[in-house]
Amino acid sequence: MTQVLFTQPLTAQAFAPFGDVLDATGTPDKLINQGLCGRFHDRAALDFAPDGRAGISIFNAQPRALPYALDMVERHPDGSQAFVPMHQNPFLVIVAPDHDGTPGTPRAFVTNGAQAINFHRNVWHGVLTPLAAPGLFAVIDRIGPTPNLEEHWFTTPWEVHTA
Ligand SMILES: NC(=O)N[C@@H](O)C(=O)O
Ligand code: NI
Repeated sequence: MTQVLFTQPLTAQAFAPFGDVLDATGTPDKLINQGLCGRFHDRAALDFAPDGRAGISIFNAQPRALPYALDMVERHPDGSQAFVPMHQNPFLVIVAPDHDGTPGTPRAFVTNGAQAINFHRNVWHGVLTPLAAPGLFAVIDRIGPTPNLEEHWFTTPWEVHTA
């Protein structure tokens, strides 16, 4: 028995309750480098808690395919987590609202190939899920003394389909 979810295109508005969408659309906040570079300045709410620090890691993840079996979401109580693709392939982003410590109905987004994301602290999300190779991402998240990981395994997995 599974439950079905359908993907939707990632937009900053739809993702706002869960985190930030980073992209170079619209007018840059600043033109720098003699006008040759647009800076889309300070576009994510980074948060590494009092006992942590920012870290940049490189993830090399196996690509998945749709329909995708979503059996778990996780969250990081002590910090935010950003996924910055090192390629231009769309990737799958899954989030879910929290209901008293348990995730509600997940939402599945597909990026447009030119977007990065930043999950806010303690937001339920699927693990990094590329949809094509190479699954290379820079990940900016908290480095600290605590595990900073809570997982929730669904008793009935979700099946994520292209809309
Ligand atoms: N565990 C880890 O470093 N990554 C996960 O948090 C993830 O969201 O992919
Ligand atoms: Ni995570």
